[in-house]
Amino acid sequence: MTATRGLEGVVATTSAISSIKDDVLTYRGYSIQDLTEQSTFEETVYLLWNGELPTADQLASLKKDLAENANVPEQLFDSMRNSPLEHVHPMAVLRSAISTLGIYDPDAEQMDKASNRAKAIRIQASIATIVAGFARIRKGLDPIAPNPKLTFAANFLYMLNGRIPNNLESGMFDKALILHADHELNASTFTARVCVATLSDMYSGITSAIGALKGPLHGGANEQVMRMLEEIGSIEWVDDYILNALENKKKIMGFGHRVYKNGDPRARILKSMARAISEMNGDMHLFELSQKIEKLMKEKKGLLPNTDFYSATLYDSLGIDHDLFTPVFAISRTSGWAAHILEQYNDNRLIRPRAEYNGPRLRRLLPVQQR
Ligand SMILES: CC(=O)SCCNC(=O)CCNC(=O)[C@H](O)C(C)(C)COP(=O)(O)OP(=O)(O)OC[C@H]1O[C@@H](n2cnc3c(N)ncnc32)[C@H](O)[C@@H]1OP(=O)(O)O
Ligand SMILES: O=C([O-])CC(=O)C(=O)O
Repeated sequence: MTATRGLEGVVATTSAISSIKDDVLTYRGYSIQDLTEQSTFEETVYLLWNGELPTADQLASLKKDLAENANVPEQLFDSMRNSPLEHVHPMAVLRSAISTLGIYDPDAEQMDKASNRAKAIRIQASIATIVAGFARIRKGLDPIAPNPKLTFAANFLYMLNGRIPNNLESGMFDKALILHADHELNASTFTARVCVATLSDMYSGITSAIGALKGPLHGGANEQVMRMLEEIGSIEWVDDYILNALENKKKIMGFGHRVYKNGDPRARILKSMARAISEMNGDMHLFELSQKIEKLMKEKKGLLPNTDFYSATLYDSLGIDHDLFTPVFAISRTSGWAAHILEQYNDNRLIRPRAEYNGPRLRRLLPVQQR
């Protein structure tokens, strides 16, 4: 038995949900380029869960289900109010909130197809309300009730800011949600599948996935990118900062990828949206800073931006607090996690690999008095 570090290149399952081939990302066979140009997040959610794009009636029915499930138990907000607001990270709150949501679901332990589908809808609908609600609670404000007339993307921005976003803002956010929805067997999706392959419930699967997404080598990188942009501050400091970090063997957040070696196709779309919204806001500072870092990273390391790099500028331009960037990622990725969990249940086998033991060989045990 030989271990492969970080399971690089190991094919751990079959899946019909998303594919990365020749640097093209598809969901159920549709390219993300087409999905962002011609569909909405709700259509993408339907696609991920059902394998086909919805008809108008199917889409209306999903939207209705999402709207009807968007209110969360008030106890969730109460427990947020009682949390140590001065230091708690929103991803830690989200991790606990999804777990708590399961406590209030009388069908949490039901494992039939209809119950699991209902749970997917419930979690997908609630997660936006939870993130937006916490963002307001920590500022001493009351959560805003979801508006069933708005799209999923517009409703989140509305619950967050108390203002209905314009079409450009909600359209860009909708595309960002599509781009982050699924990504083959990334670390958090793998975590979710390992969890539910024990036949644990969907709340457990998504809670564990949130824990995996939180780390800075995965979804947590988008917040770290913003932190780096703030630390650099001015375009003239880019060279010093990046060269110094590379010399000290530090990872530059938002660059590199386990699978893409010629660039992440999502990053290209996010870059063009980051440029467009910066132009619209009349503030190119973060975008230009980011472009300079991109150029330098390519020159010095041959590394290209991943999805977390330009999403930072986009989210900042949409007025989203920096520590909410990863929770926003989780809102979108819930659709992919749920699709993978449903797929795993559908043809389940326990996921239990082996470890190549490299500790001491069999040793003679001495009683405590003789050690
Ligand atoms: C949504 C997502 O999860 S996208 C990824 C988000 N994460 C980040 O942006 C964090 C920064 N990037 C990284 O840490 C990595 O590129 C990862 C985690 C994404 C991929 O990691 P791996 O496939 O394991 O590559 P690994 O970390 O082994 O890197 C390979 C080499 O490239 C270097 N490298 C990779 N990424 C970076 C980076 N961002 N900055 C500097 N050097 C890097 C490594 O130092 C290593 O160099 P070495 O061979 O000289 O030691
Ligand atoms: O696939 C990965 O390893 C990480 C990633 O880009 C994602 O989860 O979107």
